[in-house]
Amino acid sequence: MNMQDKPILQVKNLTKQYGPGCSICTNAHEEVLEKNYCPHCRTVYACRDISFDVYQGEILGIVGESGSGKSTMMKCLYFDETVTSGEGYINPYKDGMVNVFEQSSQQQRFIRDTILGMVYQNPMLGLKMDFSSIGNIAEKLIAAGDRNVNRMEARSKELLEHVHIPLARMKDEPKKFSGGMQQRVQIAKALSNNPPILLLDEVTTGLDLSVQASVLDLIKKIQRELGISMIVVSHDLAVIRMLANRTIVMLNGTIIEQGLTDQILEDPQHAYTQQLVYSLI
Ligand SMILES: Nc1ncnc2c1ncn2[C@@H]1O[C@H](COP(=O)(O)OP(=O)(O)OP(=O)(O)O)[C@@H](O)[C@H]1O
Repeated sequence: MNMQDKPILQVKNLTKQYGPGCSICTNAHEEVLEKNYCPHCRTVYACRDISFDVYQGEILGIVGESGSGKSTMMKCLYFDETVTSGEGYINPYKDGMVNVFEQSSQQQRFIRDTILGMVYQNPMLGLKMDFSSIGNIAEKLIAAGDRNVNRMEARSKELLEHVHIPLARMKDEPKKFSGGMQQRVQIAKALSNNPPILLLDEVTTGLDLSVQASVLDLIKKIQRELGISMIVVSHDLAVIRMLANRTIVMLNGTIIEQGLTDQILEDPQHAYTQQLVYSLI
């Protein structure tokens, strides 16, 4: 990573609220909100003024407790949700000169299909459980514009091997796989169009510790070999410590601390971050 370079992704003041807001909460968040919630109009401020950069080849970790807004932020980046306000610039798309959140849904689909990969905590969101594993990967290749069956098959096999799914099982549907294998197929699918940016949302949560370790190893290997930029979201600082070069700490929809992961682990500034770090010991 070279911080002198232009970031591959820039997010500026991303805000996502569920509800219209009222005259009381709109201008006085800190005084009014209970965590991220306005008791007067019931608006939820899931993400407020989130700004960060991601550089070529780095893993940015996002850590925070349940409800802090991590998943909402990832959904906004993958256009699963529409932002309330904010800007996003992706360097490989129109030289990072246009706000991707203001693009048409067709353009956003193009960005999803060609520039981004997403791995969800719940494999049912990322995979069609009744398609074969190879068919799941082909689906993403077709979305990215490939029509050549032989090439798609070769690429799908290569990807499945890369994530250590035995080719003898490539025709099996993910519903027949263990949780760890389902995540591996999701990762293969997300990588199929060679995305420069991969988004990973709680991808090891709920897996046995040994399976979790092998999926984390796979993610590190992919990052090392392919040099992809990644955003990794987890409620578990141990996961972030293992993967991320830099870390953002979120609480109640806002960023409370960010910096090099080592720095945050050695010298956490915010009381909530201190609590997270001490819980690792
Ligand atoms: N569709 C929705 N309508 C209303 N509120 C929502 C909606 N989706 C999320 N929220 C709220 O937004 C806030 C942030 O949720 P989000 O799922 O992003 O948090 P999180 O940090 O990812 O936690 P978790 O890991 O438990 O999902 C929460 O208060 C949640 O209740």
